[in-house]
Amino acid sequence: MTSVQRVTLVGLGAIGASYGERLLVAPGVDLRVLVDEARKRRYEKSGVRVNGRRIDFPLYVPGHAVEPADLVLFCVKYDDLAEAIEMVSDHVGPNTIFMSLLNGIASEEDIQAAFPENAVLHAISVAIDAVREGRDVTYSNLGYISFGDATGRHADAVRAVCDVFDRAGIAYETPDDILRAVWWKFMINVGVNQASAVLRAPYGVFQQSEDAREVMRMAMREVVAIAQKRGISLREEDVRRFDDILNAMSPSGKTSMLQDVEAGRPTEVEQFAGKVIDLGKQLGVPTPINRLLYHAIRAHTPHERLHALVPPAP
Ligand SMILES: NC(=O)C1=CN([C@@H]2O[C@H](COP(=O)(O)OP(=O)(O)OC[C@H]3O[C@@H](n4cnc5c(N)ncnc54)[C@H](OP(=O)(O)O)[C@@H]3O)[C@@H](O)[C@H]2O)C=CC1
Ligand SMILES: CC(C)(CO)C(=O)C(=O)O
Repeated sequence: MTSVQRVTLVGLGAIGASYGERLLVAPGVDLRVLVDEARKRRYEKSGVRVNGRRIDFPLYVPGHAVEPADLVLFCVKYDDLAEAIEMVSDHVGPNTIFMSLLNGIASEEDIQAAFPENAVLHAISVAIDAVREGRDVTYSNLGYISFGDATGRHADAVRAVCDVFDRAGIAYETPDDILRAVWWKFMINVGVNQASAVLRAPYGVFQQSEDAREVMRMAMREVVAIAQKRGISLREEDVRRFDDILNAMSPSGKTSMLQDVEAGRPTEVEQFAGKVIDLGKQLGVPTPINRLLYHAIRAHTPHERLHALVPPAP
């Protein structure tokens, strides 16, 4: 079996630092966190903390000769993925396995297009409640990673990743139908991330308020309708299945999209409502709820508001 020793992680944010902390101390793992020069300087100056403890992640910049990674883990936001893919090429060999923990349904395709010969596993992270403020990441629940091979060609890569996650103490599952799992997570993000951003609501609000949960579910149901047209077997029970996960989240925890809105960062709305609207048009599924959320979320995002207000230069 292929064994994962060298792991290159790109994106030391809420997700990356949380899982990175585990990988850093895993027996037999050589973790390399890939950053550009400017980030390296910033991170060395500020330090990176996980649950209040400073962690000295080994920072690598592109352009240095390194042994190829056995596993590349992408943990950036979707808007930064293209740059991250470009940066990582020095760390890639013919046997490098890729995994993306990004939300949405597009990242694996982008990675596979850039590295057509490599194994790209599909993955989602479920029930993690990581929050990042500056370079401080906190979580109370690391949740689990659900991953698998959608091509039927990389069973060995799946086994190798199970083994490294066992060594790192990262909980995981390998469902039979990973694409269904990815769409289930997409449905969740379209619901809770977007509703939380518009309502400015941490998980506690959704735990208490049936109205907040209904906003979330209305958006999710449009994903169910689209998934069914695409032959992905999502159903109303899948919408309800999220309740148990939601109830176990820290009440003060926040979705990644609410964190972005509060920090004034761009959001992943194009990957959530934007995708739902496009797919709805292609498949003849009405998506009024996501259309509303799309515009409401974009109205929060400073750089997009600015573009609308500042007239183009003559
Ligand atoms: N937070 C959560 O609970 C969950 C998030 N997700 C998904 O995981 C993905 C990551 O989210 P999250 O961790 O919250 O995001 P964050 O914004 O916290 O982290 C992303 C990190 O990527 C870094 N980055 C961006 N571009 C580069 C680059 N070119 N090279 C190196 N580092 C780079 C950023 O650095 P810098 O800060 O220096 O700009 C940032 O710290 C998203 O798709 C999100 O939807 C999935 C499940 C749960
Ligand atoms: C499911 C949820 C809401 C937390 O893991 C998430 O994926 C996010 O915050 O982006």
